[in-house]
This record gives sequence, structure tokens and C-alpha cells, in this order.
Amino acid sequence: MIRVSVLGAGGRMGTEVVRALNDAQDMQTALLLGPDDDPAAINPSNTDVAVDFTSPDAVLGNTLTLIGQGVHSVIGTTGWTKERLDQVKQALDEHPGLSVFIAPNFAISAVLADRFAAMAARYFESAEVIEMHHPDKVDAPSGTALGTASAIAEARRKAGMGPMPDATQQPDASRGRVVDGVHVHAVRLRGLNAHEEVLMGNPGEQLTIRADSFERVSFMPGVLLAVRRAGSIPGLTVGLDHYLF
Ligand SMILES: NC(=O)C1=CN([C@@H]2O[C@H](COP(=O)(O)OP(=O)(O)OC[C@H]3O[C@@H](n4cnc5c(N)ncnc54)[C@H](O)[C@@H]3O)[C@@H](O)[C@H]2O)C=CC1
Ligand SMILES: O=C(O)C1=N[C@H](C(=O)O)C[C@H](O)C1
Repeated sequence: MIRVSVLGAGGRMGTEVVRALNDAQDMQTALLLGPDDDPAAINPSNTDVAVDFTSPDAVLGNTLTLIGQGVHSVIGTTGWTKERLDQVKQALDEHPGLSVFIAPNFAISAVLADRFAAMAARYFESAEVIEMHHPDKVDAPSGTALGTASAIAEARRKAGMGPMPDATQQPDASRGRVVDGVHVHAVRLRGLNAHEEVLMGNPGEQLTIRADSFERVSFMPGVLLAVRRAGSIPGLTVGLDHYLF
């Protein structure tokens, strides 16, 4: 039986994770932590894997604490930058064999959309990303969209492609956030959950790749897979594709 502690257990995702753990035959919940709890309460005597769905402000500190405690972690919380990931890698150097797994998105639809966008990117003059979420989300653009934009940019770079066409001139133009040359736009709308469209264009044609998570249960198979695989890849792993392809 895998003992799983959850940080952010009372949140929108944490609540869904606890439900999924309770339904899983091979797992049991261990510690369920909220914002006033000490993550250092998690240790190998009570936990095999810790799952974090907290906030971008809290996740780095939580992750470094869990590494210090010697517990494998599965992290869905967004807000990651290269600098923050480098801090995690540095901390892991002191704990060989320990694994930190981060996924910007645990839904198979989103993982495949990223893969398809990277495959298609080299064939289109223009590409932009539109992410759409519930208005209770605290960060924008989404971690998923940032990852999608980076994947598109990397594919274009490998194909030797130049900048995308854009005649925008106003200094205060609103064109979303530019991520490695790819424009990313964020919509916040009551009634939505988590959605992303990748638009790719050529003269006279467009390819649209769209992923929708209508309910948070869509993320749970990926979370449970990551818990079951915790420790199988020592060090830092980013992206559910590492377990799928
Ligand atoms: N990777 C993925 O597939 C997904 C990632 N997310 C990300 O997960 C994060 C959480 O999203 P939601 O559940 O919608 O947010 P939420 O605000 O509903 O839940 C976060 C919970 O964490 C708690 N919390 C805050 N700081 C904490 C700390 N230091 N220790 C323990 N608990 C703490 C809050 O009180 C709250 O209950 C966000 O970064 C979001 O982008 C959300 C959905 C899917
Ligand atoms: O906050 C959310 O809800 C989600 N956040 C993640 C992100 O920022 O990519 C994953 C998914 O889009 C839902």
C-alpha cells in the first residue's frame, strides 16, 4: 500500500486527489496538509510519496522541504521557472535516488496536445497559444500554456525557422505574453475549467489543436500514474510524457 500525503488537500485539486486516493486499491492517504501545516511533518516514517497542489508562492519551499525530508514528490502546482528548477536540482544533488516529478498538466489530452503542437510547429508560419480557465486561477498564463509555447519554440528552432510575422507597432500593444517568440493569451471566464487552443497558420489555412479538461477528474489518472511511478526516475523529471512515450 502506497502511503500518500497531500499538500493543499483542501483545495480544488487537493480535494479531487484525496477522492482518487481513497478510491485507489493500492494507496492510502497519510498526512493531509493545509496552509497552516508544516510540510516537515511529512517524512519516510509516515509517507512514501507526497503530492503538492498548493500555490505558486508555496510550491518551491514545499518541494525543498520534502527533498530535505527524503520523500519522493509528485507536483502539480504551477509557477516554475528555470531558476526555481535549478534550485530543486541543486537540492537533489544532496539526495541521490530521490525523485521530484513535476507535471504542468496531468491530463492526457493536454499532454498529447503539446506533443501534436511540437510535431506540427515546423510546418506553419505562425503559431499562438490561447489558454482559458476558471476565474479563480491565481496565475496567468497557465503553466500548461508556458510549456506548450516552449515546445513550439524549440521545434521551430530545431527546424531553423525565424521569427513569426507580426506588424504590430504600438508600444502599448496588447499581444499577450511572448514566450520564446510565441504569443500566449489567457482568458478567465466563469463556467470554464481548463482549456487550451494552439492556433497554427499558413496562407489560406489554419490548424487548431484543442484540449479541454471539463472536470478535475481528468487529471487524476495522470496523478495516480505519477504516484505509482514515484522513485522510478531519480532526480527531477518534468512532464507526464516521460511516463507515457
Ligand atoms: N498539473 C496539473 O495538472 C494541474 C495543476 N494545477 C495547479 O495546482 C495548483 C492548485 O490549483 P487549485 O487546486 O485550483 O488551487 P486552490 O487554491 O483551490 O488549492 C490550493 C490549496 O492549497 C492550500 N495551500 C496554500 N499554500 C499551502 C501550503 N504552503 N501548504 C499546504 N497547503 C497550502 C490552499 O489553502 C488551498 O486549499 C495551481 O498552481 C494550479 O495551477 C491545477 C490543476 C491541474
Ligand atoms: O489552475 C488550474 O485550474 C490549472 N492549472 C494548470 C496550469 O496552470 O497549466 C493545469 C490546468 O490548466 C489547470
